[in-house]
Amino acid sequence: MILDLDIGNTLSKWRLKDRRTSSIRARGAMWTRDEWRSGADIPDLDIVEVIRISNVARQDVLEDTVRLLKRRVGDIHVAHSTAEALGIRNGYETPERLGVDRWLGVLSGYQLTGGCCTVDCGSAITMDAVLPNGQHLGGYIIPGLRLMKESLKLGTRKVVIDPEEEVLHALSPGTNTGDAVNHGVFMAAISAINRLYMELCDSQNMTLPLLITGGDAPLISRGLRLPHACWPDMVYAGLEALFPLTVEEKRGVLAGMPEVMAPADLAEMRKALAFTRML
Ligand SMILES: Nc1ncnc2c1ncn2[C@@H]1O[C@H](COP(=O)(O)OP(=O)(O)O)[C@@H](O)[C@H]1O
Ligand SMILES: CC(C)(COP(=O)(O)O)[C@@H](O)C(=O)NCCC(=O)O
Ligand SMILES: [K+]
Repeated sequence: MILDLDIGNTLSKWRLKDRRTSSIRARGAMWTRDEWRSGADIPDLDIVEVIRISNVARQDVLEDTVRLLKRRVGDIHVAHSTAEALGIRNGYETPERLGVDRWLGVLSGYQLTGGCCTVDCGSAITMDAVLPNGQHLGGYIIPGLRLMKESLKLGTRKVVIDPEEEVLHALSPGTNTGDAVNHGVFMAAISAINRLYMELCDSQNMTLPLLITGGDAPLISRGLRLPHACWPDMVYAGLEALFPLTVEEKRGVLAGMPEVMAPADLAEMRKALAFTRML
């Protein structure tokens, strides 16, 4: 079995993949905001032959994790952001500073589309772009939905809401504190994604397919009118592209690849962009 780990700043996700059949056998997530309970909730390592890791949490978390896992599994691959990989050139001034989850999403997104815009809705909402010629442009980082709510809790006396509370993130004006925050935060995320995506396509004179991933992607996707595809396993797919182990992965078939939607028409988008620029 292959154990894939996606260690984020809020949740650490894991996935068990059958090395022979490429099928996903189990998956799980555990809370890592406070501390990483190394080994907690991880499946039985006796059936694991190889591990692939994406880590954006603290370096010592990674070192603890690898030390713990190495006792039981010899073959461990840790992904790092590099200047170049799989024909893609990292657009960061210091390539290794790019979050490895962002880098992996760019690698798998490019393999699927040949050039795209990737959005990862996690602790932070990140957006990256990679052109058909393989050049990663860099991207944007804004606080994720939960962090935006928690920042209000931190900075105000009375805007204290439970970020766990699952509410309909509508666009109507909120008539209580909870709705006012949830609708506002939701709108901020959607507006930022729309505007940044349109500016990117306008500046590059092409409409790039839009791929969304991350724990809050289902919520964000419901508010996005732009043609886009959700790919929950996009970061894992970057691990598969970087460290192909199964027959399918070696053929470039990545787990859970979505149907790529035809992107919006550039002329239409430019009209909408002209209007938003007037706001
Ligand atoms: N099982 C879960 N428990 C708690 N929050 C979840 C869960 N699944 C998705 N979420 C939502 O997804 C967010 C975390 O998304 P994720 O992409 O895993 O973040 P990161 O990779 O930054 O740790 C949480 O803030 C929450 O809003
Ligand atoms: C921006 C991030 C925190 C997002 O991580 P996540 O929301 O998945 O926890 C992560 O990509 C990161 O640590 N990046 C390093 C800084 C950068 O990408 O510029
Ligand atoms: K993430």
